[in-house]
Amino acid sequence: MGILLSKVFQAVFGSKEVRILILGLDNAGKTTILLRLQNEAEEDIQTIPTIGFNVETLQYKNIKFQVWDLGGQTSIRPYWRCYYPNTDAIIFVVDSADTERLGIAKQELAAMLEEEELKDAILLVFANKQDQPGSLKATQVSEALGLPELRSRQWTIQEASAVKGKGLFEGFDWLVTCIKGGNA
Ligand SMILES: Nc1nc2c(ncn2[C@@H]2O[C@H](COP(=O)(O)OP(=O)(O)OP(=O)(O)O)[C@@H](O)[C@H]2O)c(=O)[nH]1
Ligand SMILES: [Mg+2]
Repeated sequence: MGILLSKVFQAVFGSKEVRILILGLDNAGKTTILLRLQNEAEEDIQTIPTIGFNVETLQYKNIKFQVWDLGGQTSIRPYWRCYYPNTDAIIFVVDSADTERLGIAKQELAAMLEEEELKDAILLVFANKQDQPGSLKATQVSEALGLPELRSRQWTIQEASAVKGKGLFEGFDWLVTCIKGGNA
């Protein structure tokens, strides 16, 4: 990158915090992902169901991410919308072994993506719990969520295992590429 371009880049992104929401059904692994991003070590991560939210600031590849992890229980989902304004990216987490609830996950995702406040947000889906026997692969989760039918949305899906620390930074690399490309 030339000096001028990098100055422009810094001016636009240097001090900007990228606002990310981690959403998905209860038990999908959202909080585990947030904690694993902070702590790459192999040690076990213990979570309890999130009532409300957790928020953390992470620095990755010179970009500051403000990451909001919201509770996914049915009774809490109506409050997700309170966090939508100014969101740059949504990370939607799916338990790839919870095949029975993929239909509900699809509905929740579709409803969210219809929201005007999220129309410019890019979408990273984590097909989480790949370590679980019987978990669906990314292409299967993608079909079940109807991702190929999405229009006017930059999206990708990434297989992950939050407990094993697999796939998470690959997902963030995609976010960084989109953000540096000026799409978020
Ligand atoms: N096997 C396996 N278990 C996981 C994985 N990620 C999370 N879990 C487990 O799934 C359970 C729920 O994880 P959480 O991170 O608390 O789920 P959540 O999406 O934050 O749930 P809510 O806060 O209720 O919305 C915990 O027992 C985690 O240890 C994974 O990749 N593989
Ligand atoms: Mg949680």
